Amino acid sequence: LFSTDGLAQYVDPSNYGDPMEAVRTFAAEIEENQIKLESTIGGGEFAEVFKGFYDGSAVAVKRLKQGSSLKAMDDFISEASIMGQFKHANVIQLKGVVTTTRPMMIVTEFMEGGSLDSFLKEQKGKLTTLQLIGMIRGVASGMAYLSAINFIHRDLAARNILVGENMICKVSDFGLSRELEEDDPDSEYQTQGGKIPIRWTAPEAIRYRKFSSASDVWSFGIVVWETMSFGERPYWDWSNFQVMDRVEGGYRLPVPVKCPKIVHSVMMDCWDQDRTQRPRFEEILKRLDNLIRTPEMLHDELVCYTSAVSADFTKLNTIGEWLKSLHMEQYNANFKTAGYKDLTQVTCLK
Ligand SMILES: Cc1ccc(-c2c(C)sc(NC(=O)CCCC(=O)O)c2C(N)=O)cc1C
Repeated sequence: LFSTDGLAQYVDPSNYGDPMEAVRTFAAEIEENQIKLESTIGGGEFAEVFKGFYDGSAVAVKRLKQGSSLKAMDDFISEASIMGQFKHANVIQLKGVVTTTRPMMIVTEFMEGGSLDSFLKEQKGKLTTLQLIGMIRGVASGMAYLSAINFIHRDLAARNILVGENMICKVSDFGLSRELEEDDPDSEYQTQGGKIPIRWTAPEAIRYRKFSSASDVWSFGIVVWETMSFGERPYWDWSNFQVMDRVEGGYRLPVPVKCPKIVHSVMMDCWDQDRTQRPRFEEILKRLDNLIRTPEMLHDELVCYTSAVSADFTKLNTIGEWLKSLHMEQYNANFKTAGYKDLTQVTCLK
């Protein structure tokens, strides 16, 4: 199945009936004795995660706990069947699986920085705005690829992004084996059994389970806010009900401290109540690339500068003329490349 741009479309492993056939199709089988486990790096109810070595490079190994239920086994290998279909610099790369011997294992590239939310908390205040936007841009690029092959993530959050060398960010945590525990404050039990991380999920997905790449864009907006806030919890200590109620009522997260307003405007576009009005990941990627190419746009001095410089508006008709009078025509050029209005056409309010 190939789309117009030649990318192999994502195939849901459940189409294969037998999960073992799916994983044999999408993942290379590795002999257990070729994997050297070095240290534990995490774990949940169903699996433990280790740092290890395989084929001469550092890897991460997720090992299914012995005695897991058949469903836990199916969910475990479905994650590998999903991950094995992806190939992109900003999506975690599967190396292979151990399924013919027990315990079963999933082997991926090692991401030394760990999850983005904990990385940001550790780095609080130590990263520049440009570095933060570079990380967000990586997530947008990975999501543009996943949405292009029609994969809907459903749980995009900073905790499910991994940080590698040079702070490269990669989308992770696929499949049904979500470690959203009963006691996990982010999981809200939904009638049809699925668990939904309320504060990251678009209103239409909460209300009637309408998940789409547009609901992934909403979640991406929350990830941008988490990143610019160095890992702050979205909506702080509000209850899930308060979040749903206030967001439905139009409330949106505010500009994080020291976050340029132009970055908050990207978040606000991702949180449009109407999912058809939200930007696609391709457009978000272009807007972030424009910001990275013109870092001066990240300084909000355009606002503080105007308060410092008085101009006689009565003689000026458009913002373009005003910028010219301040020898700041470059801003107009930058705004146009960033996909905003040509300010020479925007008249001044008298
Ligand atoms: C299939 C899969 C998905 C994700 C991972 C994974 C985690 C859940 S956490 C982590 N890396 C770290 O936490 C780095 C820790 C650094 C340290 O403490 O030394 C990874 C990962 N891929 O690196 C693993 C697998 C197998």
